[in-house]
Amino acid sequence: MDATSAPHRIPAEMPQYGEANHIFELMQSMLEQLLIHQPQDPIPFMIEHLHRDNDHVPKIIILGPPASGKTTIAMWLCKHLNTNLLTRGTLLGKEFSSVAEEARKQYQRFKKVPDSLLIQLVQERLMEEDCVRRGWILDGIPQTREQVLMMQTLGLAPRHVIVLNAPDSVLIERNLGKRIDPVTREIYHTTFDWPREAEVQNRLLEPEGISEVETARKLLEYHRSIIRILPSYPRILKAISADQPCVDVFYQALTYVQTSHRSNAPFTPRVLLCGPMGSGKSLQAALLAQKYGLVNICCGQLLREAVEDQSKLSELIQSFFDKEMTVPDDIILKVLKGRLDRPDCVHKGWVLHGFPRDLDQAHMLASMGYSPNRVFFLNVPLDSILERLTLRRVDPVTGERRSPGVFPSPHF
Ligand SMILES: Nc1nc2c(ncn2[C@H]2C[C@H](O)[C@@H](COP(=O)(O)OP(=O)(O)OP(=O)(O)O)O2)c(=O)[nH]1
Ligand SMILES: Nc1ncnc2c1ncn2[C@@H]1O[C@H](COP(=O)(O)OP(=O)(O)O)[C@@H](O)[C@H]1O
Repeated sequence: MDATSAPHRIPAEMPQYGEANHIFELMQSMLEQLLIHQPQDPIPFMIEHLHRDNDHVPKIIILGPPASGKTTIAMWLCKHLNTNLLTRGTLLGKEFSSVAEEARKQYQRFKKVPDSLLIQLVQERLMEEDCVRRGWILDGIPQTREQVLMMQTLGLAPRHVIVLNAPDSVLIERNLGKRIDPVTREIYHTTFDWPREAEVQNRLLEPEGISEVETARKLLEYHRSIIRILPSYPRILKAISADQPCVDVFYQALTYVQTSHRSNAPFTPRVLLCGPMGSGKSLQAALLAQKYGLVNICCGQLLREAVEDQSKLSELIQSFFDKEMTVPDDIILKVLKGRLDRPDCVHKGWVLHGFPRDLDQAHMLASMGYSPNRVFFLNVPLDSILERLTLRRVDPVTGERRSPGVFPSPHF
């Protein structure tokens, strides 16, 4: 077969390099920004985007009905993640901004800020250095589908959206106890979250718009709009019940925003199964290989095949077998490298078991550039292992291992 028709051998380290350095995600994010902003000259835009490297900063939206705890949770998340909190109040109160000044005028005259003006304020704020560098949390924005569409058009995309929910009756009751510290702008509650310091207690103010009627009106407005907003965030949305202690809501929200979403990047599984003899490595490896189309590599089997194949190393390996000595690590690695570099392992991925058996071997495997992206340790009590190994039987023809009562091997 001439070289042009031979299968293209992608070096094993290439997909691993891409995975380790998130190349796919980097390119995907840059392409998204290019298509959204369509810069006159893409080259400096891409260079600036890559230098900015803010693909991993928090970009969070917290939505929910009044008194669900949006501001409380947003403030706690901001402190914990050291990021920026954006609320309607902070956006409208922005100084040295003609957009904010216009928005304040509109609010004073009509008690409402036009969607376009509010989203323009958001865009202006998100482009500031601190939001670019440390990310942001939007509290209660967007409030309408029109605002969502405007944000999407401007490329203002969150990475995580949290929607708090609780029964209206709970929220109406809860809002009555809301209090604000005029100095720190911290939110408190007369029953659920009362400050310890007397000085703070004495200066707390009852905010406007927390009466039963007012809260009921806002709830009606919220229920009307939220059902048109949520479909815009299908894969990055997490609903959390706000009818539980603040701290529980906070930790569920924190756990969610600290998880990264499943990447669209091509993924080649490189699975390592570790565990004592009889823990089921071979059986699980066969099941994984069958389910995910992986190459099943049992180190012991590989060495036996190397002997049968009359390879260069076969006599050397056979000599260790004959003396019932362990084969030296460097010989095992040579055999392993030859197998892991084959196109089927590079393209389909592999599940390896029986090696490494100790830290030195693990370091040697990594130093050769074979880093697994999933490692499982099969932990089985000693008595179960003894029972399995004593009952284990091996098929002399197929080499399959079976124990009475264990489901048929995946080959049937
Ligand atoms: N009850 C039970 N038996 C299992 C399970 N997995 C494997 N076995 C049985 C099948 C085998 O006869 C015996 C040992 O399984 P394996 O040969 O897959 O274990 P492993 O490859 O870890 O042993 P090795 O280190 O190669 O000697 O235990 C399991 O999940 N439950
Ligand atoms: N999970 C919760 N349990 C009890 N009280 C809460 C909870 N979350 C918030 N609160 C209290 O409810 C009131 C409204 O909270 P806030 O964060 O202002 O809600 P939102 O910003 O959604 O209107 C505050 O007094 C706050 O202390």
